[in-house]
Amino acid sequence: MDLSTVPLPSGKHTIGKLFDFEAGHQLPSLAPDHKCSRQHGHSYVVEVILTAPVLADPGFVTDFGDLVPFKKFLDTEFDHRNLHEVMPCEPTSERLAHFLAGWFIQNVEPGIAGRLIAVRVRETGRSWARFDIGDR
Ligand SMILES: Nc1nc2c(c(=O)[nH]1)N=C([C@H](O)[C@H](O)COP(=O)(O)OP(=O)(O)OP(=O)(O)O)CN2
Ligand SMILES: [Zn+2]
Repeated sequence: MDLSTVPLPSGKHTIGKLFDFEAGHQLPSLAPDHKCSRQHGHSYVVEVILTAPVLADPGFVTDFGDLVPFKKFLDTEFDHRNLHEVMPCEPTSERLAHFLAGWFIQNVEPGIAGRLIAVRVRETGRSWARFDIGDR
């Protein structure tokens, strides 16, 4: 069979990579009887999602290995910390996804081939928030 004749459809490439950290938080704006106003913790999972108009050799949106600075940032600034003390705002999943998108664009994106399109933050096995980057 001649596989070189398989037609490649038009479309776009998307990649994602998962990162994780353990952290405590509280949401003091909630009513005192809301369980999340109390100090508690999560095993957070963060996914960064990237695209690129053309693939870089040998066929990458971005080399997954080039995302190491993001892992280092999470390990250094977020892992085993109280997010209420780390974040410049209340650490909901939505605000965390938004904040991490901003940090990634400022600090990681200039050194990689792809562009960030979204960040997803998973607090529990059933709860997540996603921030999608607007037009730029
Ligand atoms: N939209 C959001 N709602 C809530 C957030 C959030 O970040 N965004 N955060 C919380 C708390 O942090 C809470 O710890 C997680 O909420 P919840 O999914 O209710 O947690 P549980 O695992 O206890 O829920 P189950 O009922 O067991 O699925 C609250 N809301
Ligand atoms: Zn929580």
